[in-house]
Amino acid sequence: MTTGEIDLSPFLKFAAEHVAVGIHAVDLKGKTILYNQKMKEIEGFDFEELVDRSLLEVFRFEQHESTLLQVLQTGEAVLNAKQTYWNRKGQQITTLNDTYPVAQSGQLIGAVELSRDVTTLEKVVYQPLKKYEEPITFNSITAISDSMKKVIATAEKAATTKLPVLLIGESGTGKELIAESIHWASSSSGQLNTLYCHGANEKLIDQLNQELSGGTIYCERIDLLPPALQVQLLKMAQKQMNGDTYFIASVGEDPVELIASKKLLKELYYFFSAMTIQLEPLRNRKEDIMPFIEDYLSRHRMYFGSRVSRLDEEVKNLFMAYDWPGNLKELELLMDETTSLITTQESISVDLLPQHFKSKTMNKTALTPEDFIIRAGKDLLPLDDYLLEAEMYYLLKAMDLHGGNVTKAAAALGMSRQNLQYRLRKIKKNEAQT
Ligand SMILES: Nc1ncnc2c1ncn2[C@@H]1O[C@H](COP(=O)(O)OP(=O)(O)OP(=O)(O)O)[C@@H](O)[C@H]1O
Repeated sequence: MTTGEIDLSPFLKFAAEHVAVGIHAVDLKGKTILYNQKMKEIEGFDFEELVDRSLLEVFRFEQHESTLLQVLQTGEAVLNAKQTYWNRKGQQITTLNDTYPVAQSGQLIGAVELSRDVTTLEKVVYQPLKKYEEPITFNSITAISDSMKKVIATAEKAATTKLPVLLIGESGTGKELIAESIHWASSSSGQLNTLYCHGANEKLIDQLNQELSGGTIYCERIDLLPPALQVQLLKMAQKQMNGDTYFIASVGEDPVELIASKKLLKELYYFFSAMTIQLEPLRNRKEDIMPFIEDYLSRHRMYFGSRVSRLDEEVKNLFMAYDWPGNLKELELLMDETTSLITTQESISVDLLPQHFKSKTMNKTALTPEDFIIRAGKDLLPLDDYLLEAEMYYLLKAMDLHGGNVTKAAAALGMSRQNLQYRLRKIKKNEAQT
């Protein structure tokens, strides 16, 4: 593109790489032609994983390329679509997406998705357990499993000692709830401030440093702070410790590994780890699932006057068999989605579950997108086998996305109905042989 004498392409390229909005553009065939730095950050990809674009396409298809595909098919923009998902690094991300068709000389040539990361804002706004501004206490937390009971017992102890606490656990395991409960159970006077490290900057930490006067500060996911900001936070924490401020922090993985991979400053870890509390992922304490759902449904009856009080046996079995990578937060969001369709039902049946959950749990394809990433230490497959597996995965996903409709899936894949049917038959034959 030019304006007068100047070629604008380098400027546009620079702007696309530095803008604070994730950009993903595809051509008419759905092939990625632009995927900027911010989109990589949002979706949690590392550079090595992006070297081979065709691999990336398999992922994008799995995640939310469906909006791009939808726009390609309808030619209509989809605006302000909110999406909460767990990215490649297991971090919970909420984005607001605008997806537009792109035309040239009246002809559709592709689609572009613009993603705004609103994770932090969403965290502040979405607090389902809070009733009329009431504080969250240990009583609001579901803890039937031995491991959660231990967490609560240690957290109660921490509250009495007021020593800095480090909470360790995957996204959605309940670290923030524990931090807030510790605050209210402790003798900490003043309010609870939360520093959401995802998206924090130097100015914010500075501002916090100046405004803090006692109270508790919960630094959520210090492992997401860039190294220079970790140094700044440590200095601030050391200074404030002499005052009356109580410090709690959280990390998303084993801190020893985070230190080894240089994602966590050793000194910052030492500062917070006077007491450490590890929250198990939900897949290791499935006995907490049903009590959580009972609490959830009783809140639903109370707030919305519904009659719903249980899950059908089939739904219960699906919930107990699923791994919940987003932990209780994922379960809670699924319950929000499911119960939004409830009218007079007393029990939640499979047909009330959203399609994305059904395709993940019911028509489980043998492979997950991760299987297509080439990683150090993982044996390489012969190319033919790899391509066959990738094709099988891609075609079955296309069928899922189009609700099992061969004609629609074939159109989206740019092939004839007969060709797709032939390939699906081949997959079935292969599956039967293995
Ligand atoms: N044990 C629990 N009892 C009741 N609700 C829970 C429990 N654990 C999680 N939740 C629900 O899941 C949501 C997410 O929990 P929380 O924000 O504490 O997770 P987190 O571990 O801090 O996640 P992140 O690392 O992404 O910040 C909470 O808003 C709460 O509604």
